[in-house]
Amino acid sequence: MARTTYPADDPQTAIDEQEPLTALFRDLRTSPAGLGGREAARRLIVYGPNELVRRGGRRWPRELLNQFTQPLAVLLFVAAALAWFSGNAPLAVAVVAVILLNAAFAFMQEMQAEKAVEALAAYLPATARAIRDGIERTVVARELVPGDILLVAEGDRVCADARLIDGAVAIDLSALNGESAPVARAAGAAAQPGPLLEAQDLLFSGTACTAGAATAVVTRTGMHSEIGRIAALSQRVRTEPSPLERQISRATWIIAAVAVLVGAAFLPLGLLAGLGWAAAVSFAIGLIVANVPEGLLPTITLALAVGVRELARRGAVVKRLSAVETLGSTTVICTDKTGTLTENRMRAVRLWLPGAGDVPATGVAADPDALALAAAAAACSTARLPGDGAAEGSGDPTELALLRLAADLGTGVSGRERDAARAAVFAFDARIKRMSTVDRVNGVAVVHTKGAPESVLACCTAMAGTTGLDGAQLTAAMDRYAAAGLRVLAVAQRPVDGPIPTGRETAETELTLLGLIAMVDPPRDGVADAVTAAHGAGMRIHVITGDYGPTAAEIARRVGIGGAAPRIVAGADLDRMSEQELDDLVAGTDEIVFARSSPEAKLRICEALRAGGEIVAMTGDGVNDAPALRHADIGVAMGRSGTDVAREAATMVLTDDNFTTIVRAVDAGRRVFDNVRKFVLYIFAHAVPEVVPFLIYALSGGLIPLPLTVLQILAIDLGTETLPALALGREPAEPGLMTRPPRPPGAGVIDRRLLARAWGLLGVTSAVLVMGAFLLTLWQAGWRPGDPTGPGSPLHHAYLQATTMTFAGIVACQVGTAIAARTDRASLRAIGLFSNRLLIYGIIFELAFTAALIYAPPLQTVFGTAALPPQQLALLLPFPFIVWGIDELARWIRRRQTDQTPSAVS
Ligand SMILES: Nc1ncnc2c1ncn2[C@@H]1O[C@H](COP(=O)(O)OP(=O)(O)OP(=O)(O)O)[C@@H](O)[C@H]1O
Repeated sequence: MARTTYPADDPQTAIDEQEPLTALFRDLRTSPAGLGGREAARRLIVYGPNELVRRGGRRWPRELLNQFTQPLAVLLFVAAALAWFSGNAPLAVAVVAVILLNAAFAFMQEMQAEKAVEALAAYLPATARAIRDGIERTVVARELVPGDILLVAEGDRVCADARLIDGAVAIDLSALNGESAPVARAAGAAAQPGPLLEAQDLLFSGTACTAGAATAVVTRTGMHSEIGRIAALSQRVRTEPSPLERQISRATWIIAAVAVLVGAAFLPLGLLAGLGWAAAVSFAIGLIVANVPEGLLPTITLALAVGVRELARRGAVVKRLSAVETLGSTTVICTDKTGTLTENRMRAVRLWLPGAGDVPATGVAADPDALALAAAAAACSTARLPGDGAAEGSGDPTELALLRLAADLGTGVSGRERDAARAAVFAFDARIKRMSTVDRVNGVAVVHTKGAPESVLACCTAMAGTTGLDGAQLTAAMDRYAAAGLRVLAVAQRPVDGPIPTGRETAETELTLLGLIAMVDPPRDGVADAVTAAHGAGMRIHVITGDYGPTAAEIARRVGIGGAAPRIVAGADLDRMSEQELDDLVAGTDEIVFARSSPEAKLRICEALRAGGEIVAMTGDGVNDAPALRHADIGVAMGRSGTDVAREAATMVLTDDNFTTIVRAVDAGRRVFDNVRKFVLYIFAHAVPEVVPFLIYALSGGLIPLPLTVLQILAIDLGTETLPALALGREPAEPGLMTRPPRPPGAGVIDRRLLARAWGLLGVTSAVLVMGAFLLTLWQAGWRPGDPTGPGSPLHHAYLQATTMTFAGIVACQVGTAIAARTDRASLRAIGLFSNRLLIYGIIFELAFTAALIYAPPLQTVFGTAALPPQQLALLLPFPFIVWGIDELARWIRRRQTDQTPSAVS
């Protein structure tokens, strides 16, 4: 069944992955001991990197073209055509220029956003475990080559097509065939005719291992793998717009529709005011162009992308842009304990032996019971200490602690010896919370079991050196350890007389308890502060752990979760709860430690919380956590200790596995959302001073000449305004960001308060100021209502200066608006005038551009401006301060009101 789709000269085409193993090893020039490092490097050059190549790299011409078919661009095209046919060619050209500039700007922003997201891949390099130079190593997945010996275990993503040579695994093939139920694959299965995907001993790149462990030899990599063939056929998927982007796009549409309606409604008004058709049409177009918020959407996409990039730098890689905004409204964090709240660096500190009771874990090397306990615990493991056949050490930190204990007491054996003595493994099962192995000790097969004490105890019938089993004594010991925050493991064994057990049930019976091992795993630095910050930000934290309740509660208490005595709900109690009872439980204000919980419990808790309207961030690291991670609003996986499967199911991956990073990500999410509101406010605010001049002209029936030209509006919207708006997207966090409650999930970015502030306060203030400046300039020149101001009339120059005053006045007011928009509640003093450098540069650019329009003669002709003498400039000088000052006052009043509200309630 060799494939024939590749070019004949490609080295991978000759390989038939289903030939007998010996022939396959020969053809691949490899052996079960793996390739040497140098040979692998050479093959990498010959076969190329193991990655999927994206076809059709030159997408940008199409994307640029897309910008012109955007509905808003089409609307502006219609406006340009109207201007053209009504005989206003300069306006038509100007509107087309607007479209071009806008498209270029939006395109650049989108490209930058895309680049930011693509760069994230570098933060999460896919890795695989392979045997190179005879030892197990972690290899970057793109450097795997045919002939490599690959180790695959539960939770791993399979990184290349491979043939199993040892072991058995369950594989989720959904990436290739869409079916979610895992299938069994095992080494040594006989080849059967049929599709390659159904071959019993083949693994495929892009699939995931959901159980078991196996060794395989890599047969194909990169575009030669099955998924490579599929990738070559299908093109990349477009990312969905985020809720925020959808919201903004909807708002943009509504505003555009209003703009068109207003434009159309004022057409007859313009005619009534004595305008000709041509002038009335350009008047209507002016209104439309002034109101359509053209650049809003790409600016928001970029703000989200910048947020994503920043989060990645802080240790949280977010996979969807929309996650940034969801993060900001998180109300509940459900966190694991081990490795997230704690360091995940375990160390055995106490032992409990049936004869001697509690003893320290060090200095007991002469005690045969302690040695037996440590040796059994070490035998019942799959981890390897650093230097023991694997460069960095591998496996579960709990097991590493046990291996270290055995080594310290002098009973350690190498991984190779341990594995050679092994007859069977029943892997750790997070549901039953124990694992067992069958190993040959001095020629006798022995079952070794370790796990959660109550789980192991259920399989025991005796205690070493004593008769019977004193459960009460054990529980007392366990509770003492737990109260000190120690993690406890029980270890038991049984010699096997008869055949080697093939199932868990037959292995894990009639065991003899050897003792307990208590380990410390202290809370991470900074977690307690992060918990305080999360509380301050109105979030609740539940701990969902597989560990024992009192142990987890003690750790929770130390970091400040759940108060002095956190409430514990054990897995068994949770299982007995009805949906309603669980809903009621999580609806309260308590922070709960869900102990001894199963992955299913995570899903139930998540569902209950979401049903209660909470926005849930949920951590997880195992294969079984994937459903809960997908179901949560923000699934958070661990980048270091988590499985590939969990990482793929999650929305956010913590590259440092640290709880504090979640809280920092929430902080960043809130800030991005706030900043989007800031520039929306800024962009909306100018609409009023731009529309009011037209209204005054129309309503005065032409007695007052048009105070602002359409081209001047365009100069503001597209020239002076853009950089400060972008800079507002980079504002540092406002004080109080993390001391206010989470944003209600339904709350839109554009709400009534924002509109009232933009249009009502900032907009109206600006409109009053600029109209005042316009009329004063005319008045001082001797103009009285109705006097002609057209070209050739004596007042024409004064009229040009007056419109320039309107134009420059709007710019001056927008400078004030930009400063005001920097904070939503806080005073400017609280953040400092110069804390956003970009904004300062943006304002300098804005002023320089305005000066060019006013004083450069060629631009004067195009934009209908005239040079302003110093006394008129002096008139504009207070405008920014007035606009900012009024908003500052409004914010002060609001702060006072909100500060007083709680005391008024209590
Ligand atoms: N490798 C292992 N072998 C045997 N038993 C284990 C092993 N790892 C953990 N256990 C036992 O199972 C219990 C649950 O472990 P699990 O890994 O599900 O959760 P956890 O690591 O304690 O907590 P969290 O869910 O917060 O990460 C532990 O308290 C311990 O008693």
